[in-house]
Amino acid sequence: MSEQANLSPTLVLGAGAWGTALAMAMARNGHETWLWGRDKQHYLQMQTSRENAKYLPGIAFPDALSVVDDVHKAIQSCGHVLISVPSKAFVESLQMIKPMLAAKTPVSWATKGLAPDTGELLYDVARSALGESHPLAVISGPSFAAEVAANLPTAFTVASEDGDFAKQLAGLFHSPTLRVYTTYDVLGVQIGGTVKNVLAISAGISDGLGYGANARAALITRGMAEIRRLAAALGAETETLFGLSGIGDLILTCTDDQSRNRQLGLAIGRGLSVDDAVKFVGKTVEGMDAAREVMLRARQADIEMPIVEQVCKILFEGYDPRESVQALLCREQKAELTPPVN
Ligand SMILES: NC(=O)C1=CN([C@@H]2O[C@H](COP(=O)(O)OP(=O)(O)OC[C@H]3O[C@@H](n4cnc5c(N)ncnc54)[C@H](OP(=O)(O)O)[C@@H]3O)[C@@H](O)[C@H]2O)C=CC1
Ligand SMILES: O=C(CO)COP(=O)(O)O
Repeated sequence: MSEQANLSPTLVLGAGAWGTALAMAMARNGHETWLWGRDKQHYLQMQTSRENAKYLPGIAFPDALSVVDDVHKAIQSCGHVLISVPSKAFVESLQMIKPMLAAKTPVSWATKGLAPDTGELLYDVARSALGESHPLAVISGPSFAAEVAANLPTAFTVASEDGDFAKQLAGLFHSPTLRVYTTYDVLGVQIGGTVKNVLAISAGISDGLGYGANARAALITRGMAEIRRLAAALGAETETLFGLSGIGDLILTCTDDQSRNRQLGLAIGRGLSVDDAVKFVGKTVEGMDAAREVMLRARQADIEMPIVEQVCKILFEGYDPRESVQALLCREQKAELTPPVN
């Protein structure tokens, strides 16, 4: 992609919390931004009140943000598409844009997770669905939608194999309150953003059970070791996992109750069944699907991810959370670091 390519206007597909917050951030910088959601009633509400009362009530849309109804026309005439739907709707979104997308129009997404069932990385899914001509990028990092919408200081990462596109996309968001870093390591960024959701469920369970700060810190640290193992096995850069999209997002979602993944864990730890906890949270919880898919990728790569494994047992096999914590504690004694062999 040339440095001069025009990304404007950006069409954001998915008028949930994160799609809306990202659209607001771009529009606040004066970039023409179109926001589309699948629900007609929701469209009418946003169009009339100039806010997203369903997901981010009370925060007015900037002037440069328009809510669009005719998504087909918008896909044909935009300069860039940003997908912000849950991972289970990602393939559907690609299929929707593909027939109307002009050649070479860049596509990015803010979805965190893997492809349902196969556990494929979304970058690979997008590449094979859209072909080679569209620059692709992933947006990830420690960033709660409500805080970005409220213009509170935030930093996140844009990853693309196309350095010019990464720079341009980061530039759409960059502002005195939003610091956006770029990287080429699309693999590492996707792995960090996916696995941290499963680990946030585990931290929530531990806190919900009343285990203390020590247990939470142990889960975060040993969880990080699991992310690193998977990332190394799949060929990501270790450095990425120590950045915003790795440790940054892991700390955010394991420690703050705004995280829906952590909320799910808290509800389970406090005694709700998994089904009741899902209903209680009532929002998108990516870690539910990711747990299964991450486990699949770990088995394929022949690596151990004991915390993710216990989360799967609790979510899908009816294991008692206390027994799962016990199982983690009762693993054989291990070295955190072994001396180098001369
Ligand atoms: N919220 C956050 O703070 C952050 C979220 N993310 C990631 O962003 C992604 C989206 O999350 P978020 O915005 O929070 O989720 P929300 O639940 O707030 O919104 C999801 C949006 O996707 C729409 N949607 C669901 N299924 C489809 C579909 N099949 N076709 C079109 N639209 C669909 C929903 O429409 P409807 O309203 O009609 O159901 C809704 O507008 C997730 O992967 C999440 O992990 C990443 C960073 C921060
Ligand atoms: O990814 C997020 C912040 O970076 C949002 O986390 P939750 O999906 O757990 O709410």
